[in-house]
Amino acid sequence: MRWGLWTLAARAARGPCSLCTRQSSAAQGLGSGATIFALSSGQGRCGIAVIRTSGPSSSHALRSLTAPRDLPPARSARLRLLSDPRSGEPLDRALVLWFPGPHSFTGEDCVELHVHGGPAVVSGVLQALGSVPGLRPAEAGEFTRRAFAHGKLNLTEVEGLADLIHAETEAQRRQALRQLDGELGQLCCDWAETLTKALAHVEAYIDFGEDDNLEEGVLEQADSKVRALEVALDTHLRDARRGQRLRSGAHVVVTGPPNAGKSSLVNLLSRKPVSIVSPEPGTTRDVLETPVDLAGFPALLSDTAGLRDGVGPVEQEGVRRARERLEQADLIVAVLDASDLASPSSRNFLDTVVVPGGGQSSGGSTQRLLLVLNKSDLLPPQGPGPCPALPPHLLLSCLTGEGLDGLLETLKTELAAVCGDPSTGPPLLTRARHRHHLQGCLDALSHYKGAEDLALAAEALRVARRHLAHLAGGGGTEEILDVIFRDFCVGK
Ligand SMILES: Nc1nc2c(ncn2[C@@H]2O[C@H](COP(=O)(O)OP(=O)(O)OP(=O)(O)O)[C@@H](O)[C@H]2O)c(=O)[nH]1
Ligand SMILES: [K+]
Ligand SMILES: [Mg+2]
Repeated sequence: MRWGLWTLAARAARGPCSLCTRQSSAAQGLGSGATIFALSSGQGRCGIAVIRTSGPSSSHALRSLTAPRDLPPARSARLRLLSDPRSGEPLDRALVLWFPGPHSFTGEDCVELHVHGGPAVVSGVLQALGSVPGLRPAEAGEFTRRAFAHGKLNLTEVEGLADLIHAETEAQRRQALRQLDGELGQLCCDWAETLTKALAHVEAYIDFGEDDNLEEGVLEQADSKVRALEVALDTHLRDARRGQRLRSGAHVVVTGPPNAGKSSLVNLLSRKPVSIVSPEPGTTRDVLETPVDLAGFPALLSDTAGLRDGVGPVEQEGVRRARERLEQADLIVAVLDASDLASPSSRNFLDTVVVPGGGQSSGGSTQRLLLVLNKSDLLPPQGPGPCPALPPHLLLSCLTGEGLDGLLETLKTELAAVCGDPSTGPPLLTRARHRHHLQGCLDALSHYKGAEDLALAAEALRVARRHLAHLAGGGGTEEILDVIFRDFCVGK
């Protein structure tokens, strides 16, 4: 009889995929038995406020506040009078929901109280809950941490949830939702399974050597699996950090000669008076940065000093800062006065920034550049007139708003190239942590290839698999978890 691949894989796996096997509560030290409660909807006066509990005393808490009523049917809303268990004083008429564990968000017994959103109602109900023995207020992110501990979410899903809560633009929301849906985690799982199989082949060879019982070419099969995985990991790492940019915002830097209308454009795009606008050249000196939603993408928009030489020390420092910021840009918006293209400052800017631009940043990566000819309202009807070698550009008037729609459309295309389109393609790596572990996995695979004996090769595969496990949160250290859960608010 020959050993089939299934048998081999089963031998090496010794149980289910470590990534799919999620954290147990014991592993996370949550055995305190405390039941937590918090306001889970936003603070302040509102129509409805949602208060949640999680933990073994949830049912007791619900009974205490709705006495003498029984628990409502699981996962079904009921209208109940809530009263303070100490004084019996009515607090509110509320919708209550009972989620017995493990079929709840955290995996524990949970209760949701949908109360009227007045501050006095909310604080009255929170105080009443606090008076129930075994209940204490939740810490930031504690509900999600319990969900993670009970295997309801893996770490990449937790990160997706944090990003979803913080998402400010459409593109960020899409990316976060995909991660919350577990796409990145699933990908890691598939990769880990590939490694498990490759490891099975290597270990079988170690155990049985040239034995007749062993299927032919087991080592070659392991090699080819590892090669395919290397290609996949490499492709993911070469994503130009699009997922990270989408999470934290692309750096868009507005530059141009003095008085081209850079500050006017920044104010127009951010819809607020970020920068001072004046007819005096050299108005902007410092770099002024503002986060904006640009056509659905998050961006950090920087206004900078007009580029020119031969000025006083203060403005010269502004120009130095502007050039420094330009180096860090993902996208450069180069602004020129359309009615002043022949001036020395315009020509100089075209020759030094625009024409060699779209070029290299100091990091060696390619920068994108968008040329905008502003003040189109000052042009004669026939356009800017002859201007040799003008690269592709857009016409705009910050004064009248003409050309703004076209500019936003182009910005959307450019930012989609910088940040990636979160709706299509493979899930993007959204954090430095993800890159670190994928790179670690890739490095381990290169040790596998260079290993002089099979025991070392097998160990390299185990290291590689461990990196994928860390990415999905298996065996993650407390410090990493603390950093991730710190992003959450109380009640989530
Ligand atoms: N006619 C016209 N004037 C404009 C337009 N955009 C800006 N301006 C005017 O141009 C002058 C300079 O505008 P700013 O936005 O301060 O220009 P800037 O490039 O930031 O200038 P510095 O910071 O000094 O480099 C101001 O008087 C604006 O009102 C436009 O589209 N049409
Ligand atoms: K100005
Ligand atoms: Mg300015």
